[in-house]
Amino acid sequence: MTHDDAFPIKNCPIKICGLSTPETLEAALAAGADMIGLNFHPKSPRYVTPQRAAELAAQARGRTGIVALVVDYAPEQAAELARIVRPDWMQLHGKETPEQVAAIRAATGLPVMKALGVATTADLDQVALYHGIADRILLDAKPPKDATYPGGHGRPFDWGLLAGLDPAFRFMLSGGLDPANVADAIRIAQPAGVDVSSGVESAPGVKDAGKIAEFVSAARAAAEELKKAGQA
Ligand SMILES: O=C(O)c1ccccc1NCC(=O)[C@H](O)[C@H](O)COP(=O)(O)O
Repeated sequence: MTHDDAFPIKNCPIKICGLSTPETLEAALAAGADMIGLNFHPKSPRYVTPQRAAELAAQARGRTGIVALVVDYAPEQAAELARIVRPDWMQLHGKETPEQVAAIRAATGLPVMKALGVATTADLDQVALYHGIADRILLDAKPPKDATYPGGHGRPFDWGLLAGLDPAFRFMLSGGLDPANVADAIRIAQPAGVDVSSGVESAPGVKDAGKIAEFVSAARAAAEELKKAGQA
């Protein structure tokens, strides 16, 4: 059974990324998040060890989709992590080529979400390269020049750029989303899902249960509105 068979909901799945405590994970589950992300990048303030992640995954299993976020892992490394944590998805947030995405997909036996950074229209050319190779594309803002890790910086990009993207290329959207702007983001970009990290935190790496609930509620309402208007 694929993730989408198990959680066939929503026209616009909502992912809360970078959860690292049982309490905030429970808040995301209670809010109705469709996917939760566990972050394995050692420089991230949201980093969790594989052992800690396995405990969080056990808490979430069967209640939401579990996503393991890695940066430039080798296929064997990804397979070992997947064996310990048993996620439903791998999220690749580094400079993985289409060939590397395919190799990680084969080594783990899991669907793969590939993150691509967007700052200009030219960046959207990458999407075609991963189409049919990655199971989902996540369009994220590019990190600041001096950043020490490649995602989770709470910076949006210009969603208007996405009007130029071939509609055949469905994507999830992230980068600087928060409870106040996610409805506009959904209306403008019409994504096949939204992903948030910093926008539901009180400090880097510290998730806020109230903000998580507000984000899920605002995103859900906007997606429903769009669906009713026949645009989704
Ligand atoms: O969040 C991190 O610390 C992180 C570190 C390394 C690679 C990716 C990372 N986050 C990726 C995500 O999935 C975030 O949800 C996405 O970049 C959006 O983040 P934010 O702008 O903070 O909502």
